[in-house]
Formats: sequence, C-alpha cells, structure tokens
Amino acid sequence: MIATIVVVFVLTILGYIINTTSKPKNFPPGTWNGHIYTYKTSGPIWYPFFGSSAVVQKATIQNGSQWKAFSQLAKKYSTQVLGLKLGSELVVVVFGEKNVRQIFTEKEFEGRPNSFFIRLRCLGRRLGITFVDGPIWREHRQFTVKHLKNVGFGKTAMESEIQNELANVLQYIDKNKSTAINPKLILAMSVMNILWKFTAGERIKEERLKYIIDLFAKRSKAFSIAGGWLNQWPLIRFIMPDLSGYNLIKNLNIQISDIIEEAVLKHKNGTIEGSDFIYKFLEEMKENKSSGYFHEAQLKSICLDILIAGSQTTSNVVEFAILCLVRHPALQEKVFEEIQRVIGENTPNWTDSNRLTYTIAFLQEVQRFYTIVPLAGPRRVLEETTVEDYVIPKNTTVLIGVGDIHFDPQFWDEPNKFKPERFLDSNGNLVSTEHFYPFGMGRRRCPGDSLAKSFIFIVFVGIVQKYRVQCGNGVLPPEKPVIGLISGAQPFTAEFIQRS
Ligand code: HEM
Repeated sequence: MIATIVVVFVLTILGYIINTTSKPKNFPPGTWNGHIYTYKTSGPIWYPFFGSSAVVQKATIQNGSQWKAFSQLAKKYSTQVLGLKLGSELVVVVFGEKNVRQIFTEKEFEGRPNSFFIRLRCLGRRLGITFVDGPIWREHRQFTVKHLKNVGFGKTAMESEIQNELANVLQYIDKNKSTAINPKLILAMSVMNILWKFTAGERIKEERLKYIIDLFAKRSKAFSIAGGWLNQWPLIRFIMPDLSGYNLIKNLNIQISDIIEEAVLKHKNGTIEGSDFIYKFLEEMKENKSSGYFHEAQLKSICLDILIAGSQTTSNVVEFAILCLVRHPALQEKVFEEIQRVIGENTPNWTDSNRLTYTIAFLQEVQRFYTIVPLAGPRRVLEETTVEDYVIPKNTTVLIGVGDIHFDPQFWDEPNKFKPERFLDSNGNLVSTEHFYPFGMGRRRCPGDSLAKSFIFIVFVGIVQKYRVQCGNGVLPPEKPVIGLISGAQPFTAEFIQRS
C-alpha cells in the first residue's frame, strides 16, 4: 500500500516536472526541431516549479526594472516575441511595432488574466473594467467611456474643476516659494481630487486626501513587493500571510473599499446629488435589470479602477514635465515665450492647446522620453493564435513592449535625447504622432486619456505661465526614472521663481 502511494506520488511529481518544463510546440522564441530546442533559439530554460522566474528576476535586478529585463532578454535571444514561464504561467512579451499593433488590435488578445493575484487587486472579486473581459467588460467599459466623454476635452464643468486645482497648486507654490519644493504630493492631491470629483461628485478635505493618497501609495508598494510571490505561488498566503504581504494588502483593500462605500452611501441617502459617476451608476442600477452586472460590488470596483489607473499615471506626467523644465532651461524659455505670446495672463483652457504647439510638442516628448506605461497589458489570449509564426496558446499572458517603440532609432532620431522639436514640422506645426502609444490603442485603449490630457495641459501651462522653475538647492534632478508597474521620477526638489 505504502509502496503504491510512493509510486503514485513520485509519478505525479515527475508528471508535473515534465509538464512544467516542456515548452508547447512552436512556442516563442524557439524553433522546434522535433526533439529539442537549441540554446540560442529556445529562450531561457524552464526549471521545475519556477519556470524562467529566476532568469527574469536576475535580469530585473541587473537592469533596474522588469521592462528593461524583458527587453534585454529579447535582445539576448534575438527575438521580438519572448516566451517565458513565470511560476506556472505562460508569459509572452512582444516587441516591434507590427507585433505591438497586432496585440493592441486583434480580438484574441482582448482578455485579461484571471489569477488569484488579479482578484486580490480587484477587492477579492473579478469585477470592474481593467481586469475583466467578455460581456461585463464590454458593457461597463462602454458605460464608463460614455461618462468620461462627458468630462473630457473642453467640457466646461470638469475644465473649471481642473482650473480650480491649478489655482490650488499655484497657491501651494506661492506659500512655499522661499524653499525648494518636491512637487509630488501636491500634484497627486490635485489629480486625486479631480478623479474623486468625477466619481463621487465632491472635493475631498486635505487631511482625508492625504490619508487616501497614503493608502494608495502603501497599496501599490505592497503589490510591488508581494507581486512576484503571491502571483506565482498564491498558496503561500496560507503559510506566510504576513510575510507574503497578503494580510497587508487585504487590510488596505478593506480601508479603500470602506471609503468608496461611504461615498456610495452618501449618494443613496441623498447627501450628494448630481451627475457624477456613482450617481449615474446607481440610476442605471435601478433602470437596467437586463445584464445583471449593474450591482454595488461592480460599482465599487470601477471606482477603484478609475482611481488606480488615473491617479499616479497622470500626476507622474506633470512631475516629469517639471523635471524636464528644470533639466532643460532653454526649452523652458521657449515654452514660456509661446504661452506669453499666445494666451498672455489668461487662465489656460484645453482649446488653447490648438495654438500652443511647442508646449504640446514638449508634453508629448515628456510622454515619449518617460513612457509612463512602458509595458502595457497584461492581456490574456482568448483563443490559440499566432504572433510572427509562433503559436501562442489560449490563456497565455501577453505583455506589450511599448517603451521600446518610443526609443526605436528606426522611428526617432537620437531617441535618447529630449527633443520636443521632433513633434513639429519646419513651420512649427504638430506632425502626426505615429509610433507613439502613451495611452495604448485599440479597444482597450485608455478611456481616461482626454481627462488626463486636459489636466496635464492646464496645470503645466498654468505653472510655466507664472513661474520659472529651476534646480532645488542647486541640485539637478536625476534624469533616470524609477520604473515599476509604471514610471515615476526619482525624488527631486525644484525652486519656483515668480515671473514678474
Ligand atoms: C497620463 C495618464 C495615463 C496614462 C499614461 C494611461 C495609460 C493607459 C494605458 C497604456 C492603458 C492600456 C492598457 C492596455 O492596453 O492593456 C490604460 C488603460 C486604462 N486606463 Fe489609463 N492612462 C492614464 C490616465 C487614465 C485616467 C485619468 C483614467 C481614468 C479617469 C484611466 C483609466 C484607465 C482604465 C479604466 C483603463 C483600462 C481600460 C480597459 O481595460 O478597457 N487612465 N491606460
């Protein structure tokens, strides 16, 4: 009896090892010769249980980010379609514009992974927009896009909210103008206020705002630390609930969930009325009985998606733009001169962007040079398909190397130089933004792009109009970003000198 159990156990383990270490036929980047993959063409070796995790981890430490690690591994194996196994998950990272556009546009790549880790991100259930697919995604993306459209470019209600935020940022700078300022917190607070106004219809009091931002920062740090472990071996939460970061994330989730729930309650008991997202969703809940997806848990998840996807991304762009002003004083003068000439002292609005072409070129270059989402996705393959001639099995996770396109010398002259002029023709008109994907493309393109662009433009123009920005305490901000799930500036300070 014992002998049988041992044999079954050993065979199961052996079966598991063979299964986890053999690559599916024609899986990238290997060329299957019927028997074995050769080293040069097969990509990293897959080890039992861990797959190629160790290779990726080592490359991440060496290169400073997972995006750079994938990029370097793709070069090492001379491929634009890098195939890996992380834990038990098949992962493919695509590079090159043709492949990237294929993933962005083809229906087979429209899915999102469905792992324990993703559910943990979505308050425990697979809901919201960002991490769902199928009918719930289509219906709720459409609903959210419709409401985001109503607050996008030039829509006066949200534009005046952004102008109010600009006034607050300027007031903060004015109050602190004798010292060097790190602009991170004030920008994060402003963006969060705008997103909260859109979702919950009110401004948040300063202390509460700081608490929420702190909560989100802690949560994203906890996810970065726990990400690798919990994603690849979710069972470790039972063995090491504290050490794995699981308990911390769970508690942070509860606190964030409570904040959103409180806002929903205020709408239900009539304390807040208006046309904000929660209000519209609750209305839809009453009217739309057909799909079954309009319920409170889904509402909370969409609110969380909007706050997570829209907050740090948008404020990081403005922070990088300030960093670029400091690092490139001559270009700063060009931006200032254009603003002075075109709008003078008027409060900026989105319509001005048509005439402030150099300023827009500057902001586009910021978003190329510091691609906020250098590795877009993750996507889940809905049906087995091919990229180049490689087979990508159903349920493979696909990541999209957008950052590499933004630095490809085929498309960009001297890609490692900060040159806003690259977005202008010889007459100073903006040229088309081919090869430029800061908000992705296709059916999963960022639905918040118009809100983000309006915020970035209005706040940036408003600051340059009033202040010359220079090094804080004579220290030039470091050029290199910190790249996690998104890119952010290394901590820096700047002095804001009032223009007379
Ligand atoms: C500069 C700021 C921003 C950048 C760079 C950015 C970038 C992106 C990118 C690249 C994607 C596509 C991911 C993919 O292809 O799989 C995306 C998706 C998304 N973004 Fe943004 N985003 C920004 C601001 C915002 C804002 C302000 C909001 C909300 C108001 C928002 C909400 C979302 C949502 C909900 C998705 C998921 C869409 C889906 O899966 O269908 N983003 N974003």
